[in-house]
Amino acid sequence: MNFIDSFLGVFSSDLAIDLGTANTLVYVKGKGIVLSEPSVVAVRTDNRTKNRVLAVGLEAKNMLGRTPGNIVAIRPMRDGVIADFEVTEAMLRHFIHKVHNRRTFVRPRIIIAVPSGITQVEKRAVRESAESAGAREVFLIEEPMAAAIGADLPITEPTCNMVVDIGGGTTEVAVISLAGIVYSRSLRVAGDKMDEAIIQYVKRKYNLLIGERTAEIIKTSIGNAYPDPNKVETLEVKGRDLVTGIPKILAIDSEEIREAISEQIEAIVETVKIALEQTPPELAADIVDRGIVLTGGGALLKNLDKLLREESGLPITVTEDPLSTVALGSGKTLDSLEILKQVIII
Ligand SMILES: Nc1ncnc2c1ncn2[C@@H]1O[C@H](COP(=O)(O)OP(=O)(O)OP(=O)(O)O)[C@@H](O)[C@H]1O
Repeated sequence: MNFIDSFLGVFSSDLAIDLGTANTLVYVKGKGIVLSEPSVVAVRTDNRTKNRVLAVGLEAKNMLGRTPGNIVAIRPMRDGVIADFEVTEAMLRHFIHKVHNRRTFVRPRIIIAVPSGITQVEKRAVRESAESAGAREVFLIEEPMAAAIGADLPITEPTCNMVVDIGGGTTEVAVISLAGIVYSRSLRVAGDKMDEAIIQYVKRKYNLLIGERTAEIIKTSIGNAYPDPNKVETLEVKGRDLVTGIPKILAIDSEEIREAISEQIEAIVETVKIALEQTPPELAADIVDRGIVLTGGGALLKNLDKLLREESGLPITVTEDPLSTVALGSGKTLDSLEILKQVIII
């Protein structure tokens, strides 16, 4: 790279980050989404060395539940917010350096998507962790607003858009009109709680202990929100028998998994119904015409759109790439100062 390229690089270094409970995505201005990795960090916790980071992202996720005593694989974000400040900062620093090819002199301006229900203290934690990780300036955008922009909804028009974003830690339901959030509700029930419910179900019913990773695989492969009598799927699950202590394999079917996660699904449906009840009548009329946009990794749960359609009687659309919609929307605001000014939060 010549001097002019690297000089220009400094000025095109602005980033948008979807700092998610499950996944972190980074959008570089002018390039699009360049990084998508699990929000996991593996740390060595010797007494001599202070928490040394061993791996970040996919490499660290593969270590979850498989580490020896002195190494822990940590998910520093819980329920959509920072649970471990130091590790979140290390993770952000790693991702920022990675997308900038480790040019440490680059101090980007960063826009970060956060859940709509977060407190001032939580906002400050996000801001400070990005600043300590090398950001020159940090802007925050609410996840449902970013999702609406990412889904190409006409957010600046006086018409109503309803977005439901189901992530790892939070489900965000928001009603958007004239570039503002008219109503929002953030529920701390989403993909992670479904995984936990699967672990508990398998333990209770079969005395089999399975890990977080296995539970997620079960959910994404045979999990569903609405019965499909013609298509009951089965999966072989490996875990440890709690009675004998010996590893065991058993077959589990999609009906059982729907039952296991039913409480979480009900909570999500209920939150959507409450949002519909609370929406002012003129805007509710728009929702009848335009329907609800579903996004976030949870939108990929089989037949969730079908269930919501039945429960609400409204048209339901799933965005093109639900896992990237928030990052894409946050990134688009970098390209338009006009939109950026309207949607950033303090
Ligand atoms: N095919 C699928 N079926 C069901 N769930 C899925 C599927 N694919 C991914 N998920 C779930 O989606 C969640 C991750 O979604 P996403 O990346 O949008 O969340 P996030 O942005 O990291 O979380 P948050 O918004 O809560 O901070 C995980 O719980 C994951 O298990």
